[in-house]
Amino acid sequence: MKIYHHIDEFKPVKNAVVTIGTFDGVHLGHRKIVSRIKELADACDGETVILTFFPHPRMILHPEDENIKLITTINEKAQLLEQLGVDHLIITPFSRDFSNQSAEDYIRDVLVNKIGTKKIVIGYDHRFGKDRRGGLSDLLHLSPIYGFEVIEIPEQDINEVAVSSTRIREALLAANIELANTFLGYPFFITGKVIRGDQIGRQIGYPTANIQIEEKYKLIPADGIFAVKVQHDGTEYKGMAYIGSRPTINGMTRNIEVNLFDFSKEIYNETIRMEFHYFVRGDVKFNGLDELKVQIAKDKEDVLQLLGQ
Ligand SMILES: Cc1cc2nc3c(=O)[nH]c(=O)nc-3n(C[C@H](O)[C@H](O)[C@H](O)COP(=O)(O)O)c2cc1C
Ligand SMILES: Nc1ncnc2c1ncn2[C@@H]1O[C@H](COP(=O)(O)OP(=O)(O)O)[C@@H](O)[C@H]1O
Repeated sequence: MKIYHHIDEFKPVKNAVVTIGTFDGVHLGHRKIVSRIKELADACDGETVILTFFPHPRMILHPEDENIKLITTINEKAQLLEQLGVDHLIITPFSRDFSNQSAEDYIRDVLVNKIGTKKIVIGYDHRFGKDRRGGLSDLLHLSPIYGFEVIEIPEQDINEVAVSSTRIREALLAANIELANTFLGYPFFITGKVIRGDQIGRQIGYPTANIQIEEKYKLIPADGIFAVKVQHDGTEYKGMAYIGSRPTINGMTRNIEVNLFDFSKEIYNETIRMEFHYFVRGDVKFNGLDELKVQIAKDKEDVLQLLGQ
C-alpha cells in the first residue's frame, strides 16, 4: 500500500475506486466497505484508494483536549488497511484552503483531476466542501459530466459503522474486551515503547514492562488486569497486563504494564505491540506487596487458562 501525506503527492491511477472516511478502528463495518471497493476495483482492473483525514481539526484547534480518543492511531490504521490489501491511502491534513473549496471545485480538482476517480463508494450522509455544503446529490449531479460512477452506502449500513466505532470505544472504556474484539474482527491492540518504571516488579517476582504510548489521542481500556499477547521482535508471548495507578503502592501515574510469560530479556526502549484478549479483574488496593503478589500468582493461572496453556 502506498501512503501519501498530501493530496498533491498522489498521481492519478488507472480506474481509481475511491472511498472517503475516518475508518477509526478499521472494524467489521469498515472491512465491508473495503471489500466493496476491492471487488469493484477487481471488476474494472482498477486500484483502490482511501481518502482519510488526519489530524482531526479538533486535535489541531484544541491540542489540550483530552477527550478525543481513537481506537487506532494513524499508523495503526494504515497498518490494518494495508493488511486488507488497500492500494493507496491518502492522509489529508485539514486546512482552511481544503475545507473552503466549493463542492464542485472539490469534485473536479480533488476527486477527478488529482485522484482520477472512476467509482466512488460514499455514505448517503457524507458532506464535503465549504461549510459542508456538498453532498451525495452534487456527486450524482456531476458524475455524468466528469465520467465517474457513484455507489451509495445506504443509511442502515452507515449507522452500523458509526454505531460500532462508538460501541467499540464504550466497550473498551468499560473493560468489555470481548465485545470490542467482536466488533473489530481482530483483537484490540496498543503499540508503544518500553520505559523504565520504579523497578518494584522484579522485587516481587513479576517484572513488568511499562509501555509508553506516543499518541495522546489513543484510547486506553479501563483499569484492570487483562490476558494479552505481546509481539516483540518477531515473536509472540503470552502475558498479563495491568492498567491502573497502582493503589497498593500509592502510585501517582496511570501505568500500562505487562508481565510476559517465559521471557527474561531487558527490553527498555524497544517497541512492543500488545493485543488484548480477555478482561480478568478490576484494579484493587491491597494491604501491601505480599498480598498483591499472592493475587498476581492467581491472575497468572487465570490468564493461562483463558489463553489456553
Ligand atoms: C497481573 C498484575 C496485576 C496487578 N494488579 C494490581 C492491583 O490489583 N493493584 C495494584 O495496586 N497494583 C497491581 N499491579 C501493579 C503492581 O503494583 C506493579 O506491577 C508494581 O508496582 C511494579 O511496578 P514497576 O513496573 O513500576 O516496578 C499488578 C501488576 C500485574 C502485572
Ligand atoms: N518476563 C518479563 N516481563 C516483562 N518485562 C521483563 C520480563 N523479564 C525481564 N523484563 C525486563 O524488565 C523490565 C521490568 O522490570 P521491573 O522491575 O518491573 O522494572 P520497571 O519498573 O523499570 O518496569 C522490563 O522493562 C523488561 O526490560
